[in-house]
Amino acid sequence: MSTSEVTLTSARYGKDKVRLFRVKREGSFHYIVEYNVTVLIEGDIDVAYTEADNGVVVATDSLKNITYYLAKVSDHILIPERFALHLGTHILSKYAHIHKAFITIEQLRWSRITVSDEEKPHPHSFIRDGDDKRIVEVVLEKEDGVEITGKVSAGISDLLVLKSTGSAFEGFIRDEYTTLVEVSDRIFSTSVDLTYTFSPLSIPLPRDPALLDFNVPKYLVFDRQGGVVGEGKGGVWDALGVAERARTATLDVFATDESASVQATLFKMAQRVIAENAGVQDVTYKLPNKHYIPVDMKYIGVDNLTPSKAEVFVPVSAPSGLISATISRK
Ligand SMILES: O=c1[nH]c(=O)c2[nH]c(=O)[nH]c2[nH]1
Repeated sequence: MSTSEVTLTSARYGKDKVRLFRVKREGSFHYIVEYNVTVLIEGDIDVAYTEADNGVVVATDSLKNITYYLAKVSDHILIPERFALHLGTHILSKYAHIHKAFITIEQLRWSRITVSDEEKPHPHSFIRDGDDKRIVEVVLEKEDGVEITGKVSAGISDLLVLKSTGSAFEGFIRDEYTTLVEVSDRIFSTSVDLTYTFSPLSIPLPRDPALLDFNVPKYLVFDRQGGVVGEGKGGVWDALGVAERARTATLDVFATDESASVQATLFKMAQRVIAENAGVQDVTYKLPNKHYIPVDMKYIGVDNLTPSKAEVFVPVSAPSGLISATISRK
């Protein structure tokens, strides 16, 4: 096939899995973050593909270097939503022919250790106290050379939870395909995947990339951790507050809901995330239903199937149910 018979319909490239650890010292009190960053770009780059013209290519190695440079100099490094916005706006202001930036940050957990005979969390020692990650996705598009529109979503992945009662599944369709028995009490386990989307934002294009600023609204008042106090709470500039409330809401609802189904519990979680965060437009949960099947011991005369007598289960790794939904603010 000759090249005249094909056309390049989309092109995007960059660096994936940029591993980055940052310590920020305030005297002897340290803050740390560990991120896996993906930085991808789009723009007037077609000739790199179609003409083998590297004159338009910002090397993926350079994108990695920019990520580390901003990790060193940015005031926003401790908050992944803001760091992603800073990284993306920096790239779009630096390279005229690059029009879009896609920044994804996976943040690994590091929580402060509380030493047993001290009351306060330790100033510089941390523990990986969970496999769940905070996921941030920022898409930035340069409009007319003076403004950038930003879409920010964030959430959680791999938050593994289980409850040993408070979950039923009854009243579902019974037909020739049905073998599942109705249960008033079962084990409910899932690995929470949550994504919430903030209202779109508009950022003036930084005229000088060296200024290293991207217009955090001046009226906002931040607490020590970077959470917003007062006006702006629950919006994108309050990303840490939103993240904390979303995780707490997810765990609270999971633990306390008398679950009629994964679907019904999912909806309650999403409702609470939207109710508690004014700047969140929609919430998507993907919840695998990790089945735990009571072992049938009838053959040795032992009842392990009656829900109140079911004590030994087989955790089934596959298949699992997969329940998802997006709930939006009206
Ligand atoms: O909460 C549940 N929702 C379902 O749709 C379903 N289907 C199923 O087999 N078990 C369950 N559990």
